[in-house]
Amino acid sequence: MADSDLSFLALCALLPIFFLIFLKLIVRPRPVKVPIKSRHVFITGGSSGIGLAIARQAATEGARVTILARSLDKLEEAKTSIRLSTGIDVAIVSADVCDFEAVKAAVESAGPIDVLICNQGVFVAYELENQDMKEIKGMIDVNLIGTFNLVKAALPGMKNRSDRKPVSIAFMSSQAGQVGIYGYTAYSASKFGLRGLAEALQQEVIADNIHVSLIFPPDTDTPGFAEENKKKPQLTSIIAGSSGVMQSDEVAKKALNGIKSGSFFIPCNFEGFLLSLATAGLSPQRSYLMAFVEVISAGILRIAGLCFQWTWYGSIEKWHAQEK
Ligand SMILES: NC(=O)C1=CN([C@@H]2O[C@H](COP(=O)(O)OP(=O)(O)OC[C@H]3O[C@@H](n4cnc5c(N)ncnc54)[C@H](OP(=O)(O)O)[C@@H]3O)[C@@H](O)[C@H]2O)C=CC1
Ligand SMILES: CCCCCCCCCCCCCCCC(=O)[C@@H](N)CO
Repeated sequence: MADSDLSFLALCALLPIFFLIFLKLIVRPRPVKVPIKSRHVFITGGSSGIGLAIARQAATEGARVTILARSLDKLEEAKTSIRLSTGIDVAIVSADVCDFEAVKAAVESAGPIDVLICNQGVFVAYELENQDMKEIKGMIDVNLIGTFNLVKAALPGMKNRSDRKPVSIAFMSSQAGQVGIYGYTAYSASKFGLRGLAEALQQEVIADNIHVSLIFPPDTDTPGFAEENKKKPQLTSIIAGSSGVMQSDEVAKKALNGIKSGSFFIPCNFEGFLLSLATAGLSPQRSYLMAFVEVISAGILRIAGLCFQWTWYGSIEKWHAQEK
């Protein structure tokens, strides 16, 4: 083989290595670990579904756990169920996230928070035309404004903590917060809103060693999901079906592992991983390996995304043809 061929091959092998080194030097924020053992994890919507599963998992991993929701009965029930399955007691606090004063009092009574998980959420899938403004505002209020209330209430205490160890604020989004889905105009808007909040907030709190995460589950088998399924447009189920259904325990494990490793994006299944790569945009990325995968896969994932839209619009056309 000619010398020029050899040096060409060597260059091909070295280029990715140089690129990896370059990414390792520039990715920001820097990688971080957020331990949860013996720390205070505060989970909203912790009395049901995904929040309850996260509370149980965090308690099992040795965290001090507080759960917040409105219904005291459901909170008591959740506390008993966690005690029965783990032998551990969690603290409960009742408040409506839409009421700032109530949230502030709840956060103060719970004591300094190391990991805030804003998981409360409501979802009713309907076409915008068939959804009244009360229901639309309800979703924006609980999912988005409620989350602002939580962060506003908890941030001063988190910033003024006595130790300077890494702490975390995590937001429960949804795959419907990464791509708009038929039937989710209000819900997707509320969850896309969380992404803007998270990206901007991370820049504001990085100097305080506070690390922000966004969790993106697919459909998950929970009491809320069972309720949603009673009256969901068929097309919503068909399109969301592209990503399958997970169990809340699996989502809880992914969520906590993501929080502990300081990931900004936390996908929960393989489709979610692809979706996170495809929607990386200008999101912060701490892992140079993930940054590498994002760059390398960008073009092909755009093609995959266009194929998904092709099948979704195909289903929509077919559905309308049948309606006629
Ligand atoms: N299940 C799914 O398919 C998916 C869910 N998600 C998201 O995960 C989160 C949890 O969902 P899931 O476990 O299914 O929900 P559930 O309906 O099973 O539980 C919702 C929890 O939020 C609490 N909550 C609701 N409204 C308020 C409020 N105004 N103030 C305080 N707490 C409130 C509820 O308690 P109470 O009613 O007593 O207040 C309950 O603890 C949501 O943010 C949802 O959008 C994301 C992707 C998929
Ligand atoms: C380029 C690669 C693309 C990869 C596949 C994309 C699949 C997208 C499916 C979106 C599913 C949305 C589920 C919402 C769940 C939810 O939040 C409701 N159950 C309400 O709670």
